[in-house]
Formats: sequence, C-alpha cells, structure tokens
Amino acid sequence: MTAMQDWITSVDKRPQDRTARDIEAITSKMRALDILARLPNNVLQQLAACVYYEDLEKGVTLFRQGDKGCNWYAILSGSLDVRVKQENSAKGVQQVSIRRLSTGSVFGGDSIVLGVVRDSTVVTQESCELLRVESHDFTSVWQRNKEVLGDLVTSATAARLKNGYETPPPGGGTPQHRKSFAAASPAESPVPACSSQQQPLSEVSKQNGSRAGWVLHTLLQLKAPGLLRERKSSTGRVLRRCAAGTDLVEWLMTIGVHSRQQATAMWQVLLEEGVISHVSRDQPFKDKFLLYRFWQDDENGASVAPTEADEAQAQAELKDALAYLTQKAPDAMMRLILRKPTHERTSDDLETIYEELLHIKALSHLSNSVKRELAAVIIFESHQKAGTVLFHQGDEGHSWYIILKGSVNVVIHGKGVVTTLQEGDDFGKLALINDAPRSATIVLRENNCHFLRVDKDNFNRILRDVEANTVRLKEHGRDVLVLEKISPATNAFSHFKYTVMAGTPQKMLEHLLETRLDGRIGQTREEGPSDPFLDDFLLTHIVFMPTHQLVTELARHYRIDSPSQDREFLVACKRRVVHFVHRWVSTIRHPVFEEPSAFAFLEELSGEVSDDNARWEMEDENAKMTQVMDELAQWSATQSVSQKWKLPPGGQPISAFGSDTQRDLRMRPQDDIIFRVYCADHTYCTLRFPLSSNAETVKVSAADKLGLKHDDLILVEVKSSGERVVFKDSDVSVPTALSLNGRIFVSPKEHLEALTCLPDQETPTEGSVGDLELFSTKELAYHMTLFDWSLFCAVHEYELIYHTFGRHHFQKITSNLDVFLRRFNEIQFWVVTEICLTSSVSRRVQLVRKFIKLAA
Ligand SMILES: Nc1ncnc2c1ncn2[C@@H]1O[C@@H]2COP(=O)(O)O[C@H]2[C@H]1O
Repeated sequence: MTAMQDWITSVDKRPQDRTARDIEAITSKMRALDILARLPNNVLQQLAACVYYEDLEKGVTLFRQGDKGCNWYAILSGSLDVRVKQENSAKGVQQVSIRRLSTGSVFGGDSIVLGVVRDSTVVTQESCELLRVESHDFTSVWQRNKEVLGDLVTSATAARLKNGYETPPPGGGTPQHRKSFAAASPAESPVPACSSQQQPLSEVSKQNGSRAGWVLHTLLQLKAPGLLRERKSSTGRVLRRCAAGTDLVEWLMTIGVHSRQQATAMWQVLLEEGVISHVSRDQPFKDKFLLYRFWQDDENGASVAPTEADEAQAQAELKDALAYLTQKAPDAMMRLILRKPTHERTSDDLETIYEELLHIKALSHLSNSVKRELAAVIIFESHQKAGTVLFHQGDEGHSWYIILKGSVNVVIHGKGVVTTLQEGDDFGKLALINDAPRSATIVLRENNCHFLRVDKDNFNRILRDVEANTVRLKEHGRDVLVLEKISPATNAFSHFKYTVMAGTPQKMLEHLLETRLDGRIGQTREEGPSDPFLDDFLLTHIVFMPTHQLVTELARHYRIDSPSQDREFLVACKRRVVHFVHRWVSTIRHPVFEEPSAFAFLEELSGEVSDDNARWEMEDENAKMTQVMDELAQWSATQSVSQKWKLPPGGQPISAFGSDTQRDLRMRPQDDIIFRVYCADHTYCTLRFPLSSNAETVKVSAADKLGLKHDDLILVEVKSSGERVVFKDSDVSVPTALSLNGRIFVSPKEHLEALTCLPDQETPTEGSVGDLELFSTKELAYHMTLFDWSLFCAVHEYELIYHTFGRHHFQKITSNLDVFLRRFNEIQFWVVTEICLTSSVSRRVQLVRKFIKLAA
C-alpha cells in the first residue's frame, strides 16, 4: 500500500478504531503542513487521533458569521474565502470578502477556545481538502497543550489568552527599541512559502495586515480610480487591475506618509504579508515602474466595488492602518535593503544597515569601520522549514552566518546534536578561517529562521584578520575546544589563523583530523608550511591521551560508516586517519610500535585500508600503510637482538659492553646493563639487568647476592659529596639515573646515615693537562662534538616528557637522556677540576684560554 492510500485508509476509520499505525500515518500527513510540523510529536498524535478528512466542492459554506464554533480546520489543498457582513445604506447588508485562506493555513480555532460566535463566513473557492477536528476534541487537546498550540488559533487570540491583552499596540516601537528586524509569526498566506527574495517572508498575512490592506485597497479604488487598471506586460499578457510601484508610493504620500522611503517600506510590509504581490511574484516592492496588485485583484479574484459604507469604514480605520504599517516598516525596510544585490545599495541603505549592525551581538567585538565595510556586503537569508540543512559536515565553507531569528542545531557525525545556537549567535567561520571542511552540520531547529550571511571572499577580505581572539566551541553546554588567534608576527610559518589553546583530547583530535590533514585524493597538508599543532599533539599526547585511547578514537574515525553520509565524506575521514597515522609513525618512530595497543591497531588498520582500497580507491593511503608496516617489520626484527651496556666501576662513562663496532647507540628497555651494588662495608656484587627493571628487583637481587637478610632494605645512591638519595621501588633505569661519580648501595633503612663514599669517589689529585696539551683545540672540539652528537641523537623526545612528568608515571626508561645529561655534567666538572689542579699560573692561563677556545 502506498503512503497516500495508507493515510486515507487510516483517517477514514472511526477515531476509536484507529491503531497506533493509523495515527502514525495520519501524523506523517499532518507534518506536511508547516504550521503543524512545528508541533511536538505527542501533540500532533493527539490531533491525529480525532481528526476527520473532508473533500469539498467549490462553493460549500463551512460556517456562517454568528454561528457557534463547532470545528477547527486545516487546509491540505485548495483555497477558501473569508467574508463578513457589511451594512450599506443603499444596498442593505452585503457580504464582503476580506481575506483568502490557502493551503497550509488553519482556521476556526478562535471561536472554539474563546467561546464566542464565528466572526466571519467561510466558503470554499475551489475544490478543497481539509482536516477537521470537532470542537470538544479541539478544546480537550487545546487545554492540555495551550503553550504550544498558539499558532492553531490566530496570533491575536493566542496573545490575548496568554497575556490578557492584544499584541502589539499600533504605532508602538521605534527602530531603536526593536529587538530584531525579524518578521512576525505566520498566520495565513495567499502565496506559497519560499526562501527567495521576492516572496512574502511570513507564510501568512496577519489580521492587522489584511485589514490595513483592505483599507488601502478600498480608498485607492475610490480616490484614485485610474491607478489600479488593466495593463499589458512586456510579453503582451493582459494583467488585471495592477499599479506601478512609483504610483503606489506617490499615492501613499498624498494620504499622509512623509517620505518615499517610508511609503516603499509600508508597501513592502503588505507584500511580505501577502496582501499585495508583484505581478509575476519575482520582485520585492520597489519604488520603480514594476507592477503590483492586491490579492483580491489577482487572476482568480472576484473583487467587489467598494460602497459608500466601505469608504466611511475605510476612512475610520485609516489612522490605525497607517500606524500598523508605520510600526512594521523599519524591519521590512531593513530586509528589503539587505536583499538588494550589494551593488544596488545606496549610501542611505548602507547607513541604515550599519545602524542595525551596531545592535548585533555577534559583531560587538568588531570596530565600527569593519561594521561599515560589512554593511556593503552582508546579505539577508531566510528559510521556512525546520529541518532544513544549511550545510553538511565535511562540505567546503562558502559563508559565515549570524542568526537573526530562530535557532539551529549543530550536529556532528557520530555524536548527534552537540549544541544549539540561538538568535545573536554566529557560526560557520572555522571553515573559512582555517580553510578546512565544515566541522559540523547545521540544521534549522524551527520554522522561519532568518540569517545574515557574509560570503567567503568578503569574509576573508574584511573579517579574517580582525576576528575575535578566542573562539570557544561547546558541546552539551561544556567547552570542548578553545581556539586562540595566532599573532601574525609569530605566524610566518603557517596559514592557520587559530591554534588550539585547550580542549578535550577527543575534540582536539577531531579538530586536528579535520583541519590539519587533508582528506582529498592526492592532497596532503604536509607539503605546505604547517603549524606546530600537529607535531605538538603527536609529541605530547601521552601526557593527556594515552596511546590506547588515541588508537580507539582513530579507529572510530576510520570506521565511521553511515548510509546518510555521502561517499566523499566517508572516504575523506578514512584518508585523514591514515595520513595521521603515517605522520605519527614518522614523527614518533619506535615508541609507537612499543605500545601493544598501537601495534595491534596498526596491523588491523593496514588490513582494513587494503580492503577499502578496492572499494574506495585509496591507493595513496594503501601505499602509506605499507610503508608504516615495513617500518614496523624492521622494528620487530631488531627486537630479538639485545645489547649490553656497562656502568664501569670507576665512574667512567656508561658504554657499550664488549663491542667496538656497535652501531646503534640507543639504549632500549630490553637492553641489559652491568653494574655494581655496594654494601655499607664497601663490599659489592655485580648485577646484570634489563634497563626496564625497577629498583625493587635490583634491591632484592643485590640483597640476595650480598647475603643481606632484612625486611626493611633500601636502594640508595651515594654521591661523591656524601649526599644519599633513596630510590623508589617503582623507579626504572636505576643505573643510568645515577649522578656523575655516584654509586648504588643497598642497606637496611636504619643504616642509611652510616653509608659513606667509596675511596675512588674522592676527587682526583692529578690533572690531565699534560695529555690535553698533546691535542689541538680543533681536534679536541671535533671529537667531543662527534661524541656528544651521537649521545644527543639517541635521546627520544618522549624521554624529556618522562623526565619532566616523572618516569614512574609512564614506567618508561630515560636512559639515553640520563647518559646525555651525565655527559654534560662530566664536561663541566672536568673543566673545573683541570683548572683547579693546575698549580702553575702560566699553565693555568693557557688552559683557561684553551677551554674558552674549545667552548667557542
Ligand atoms: N562544538 C562544536 N563543534 C563544531 N562546530 C561548532 C561547535 N559549536 C559551534 N560550531 C559551529 O558550527 C560550524 C560548522 O561550520 P564551521 O566548521 O565553519 O564552523 C563551525 C562553528 O561555527
């Protein structure tokens, strides 16, 4: 059964016979009407449970003025005429048409909820399909859901019911007092809803608007009979009863409007409310030779010539009508100006826009000169339907938006709605500033939302360099990313304008993948100048995002799979992950492979990439993963070969044991080191342990070998100064962590104070000046640098992190850094010792000279 048949079958059933499926079918149909689509689902279901379907011929009277209100209606298709009785001394009582109701409108609710008689007669103008709810059902739904059902009665009634008075008083409000220049909420409309410039903004004309329209239409016909007349269009088509924009403006000025601009804006109010329209409905109101007509005069209209009584009535209401239009005019004028192509804006237009921009929150941090520049390029945009997607995550960014009216949801793939942005908020600048894809999808949260928009070129020209210093991204009310502008002086190396100052690890990774890694085929951001954020993240993530967490997130980003996302987006996500992994492995090298979680992830990922290559054309990525896997294989091969190191007994430098041809100067966790552990009586044992062994293991083994039986033993370093430093049981790479000329002791805790230096820890008594003189300074410098350089190269960046944040947190060795620091101290002590041990002043001078030269 088709959806159409489904819903008809369901609505044809008696309400008490309808099943949950029937209600769902009817609810879906009702959602096609904008005004109903805004209602919460449960309220819509309550209406769907009691609604009836009517298919009526042209000319059927639904109810008459003075009747009791028995039904509420919604128009699925067709149009209806609203008529009121009017006394006319010559012709007696006459029916006058005051309004047209068309598809999407609702009516009949007022008299039910207010308990008054019908104030007009409603007749079908053509075949109509209607939804009908009986008054007792409507009352019961209304009673339960008053707060959200305001739109189902006229807005005036809703306001009266909510606040006890009608909104807003005619003539009230000046531009300065306006909150925003948004349109009033919709009521009924004779034209279809549309976001284009030329159509009415609101779907519906308000009662006040149609009343003002009736007043002007009546007076125009009586006082300027020739103005509304038949004219020919440029294509030769005969157009009924229309008038030129310029004539309409001039006529309004004859009845008391003081300026052309004001009169233009007042006609625009009527156009936005559907009372008048351009003959081909493709123009806003302009003070030009463009033709407009009243809705009563359109092709199907049946306008009735006004009577004297009409004239008297219209004259009586004229003041109110003008006051209403005057009140609405500034906002309409603003929208009119903002919809003009930018090259058509006059200097007055620019001034008007500029003044309005002064009140917008999202622009408050900008200077007035920037706002003036913006006035020339900012564009108005409106969208009618909740659910409309302004752009998708992953899209290229073309515009920056400010919300004037309504709200939007920020939706992120895999997370859903992360935040809602309201009137005054802005969005969409990240993609423009960082030249990155959209980081989120933006969906309208309600009907009839209004935006100001600045396109990318203008944004980059005017705003890119003056944007706010800090951008905060929120998810579920919590800051998840704080971006800060990079000062241009320090930003010569990067095209990024913002860098990450703080954030949750997950959001930082997400931001990195989206902005720093390109997902397009054959593109890598690595080629150009890049900012340090990616490297900073790779080099420090172990502090805030352990590797097992990082690989879980990477796997999530790679495996993103959703039928609702297009192929290009999905492939881009996968590519970015592979590019990230490649960069990670080439920057961090072996520590990546040493993590079992990363090792397993890389193996799985390479399998998935190779499978996906067949499906998604990921040649480049496959090649990158092959490279990563080659490096992993090489690393695995070196794992079986372990090296031996020794900590010589006399305090000499730590060196490789038994191999002069040793190539790899890097100390690895599994490498063994041979060292001595002393007792208080200076007897010792020699031990051999992997560098990754902890102090406790060393202590227990030394105690065994030295025959110490005690529960409360400690492992201590005794420095040559006599200072004693106790090792924690969890400390690793103990032998390399010794200070220069320090020795390891094991002893009962209570004997700590009794531990003394070994004799060979005492300062040397003879210098090596004689030897030093044998070498030229250049030669010395060359060999010392070679040696230092090889030690420096063996230090991994992570060792600095382990050292700074505490080795015990990571359970990782810092042996290479230890050895490098030892060497630094050694040179320093050596220089001081040599100088002090040279007794002859002249030789000492020479020596100092040599050292100065060496340092230079
Ligand atoms: N938590 C968030 N994560 C991502 N984008 C957000 C968030 N909050 C607001 N946004 C906005 O949503 C916009 C999506 O497009 P852009 O990436 O250009 O700019 C983004 C931000 O302006």
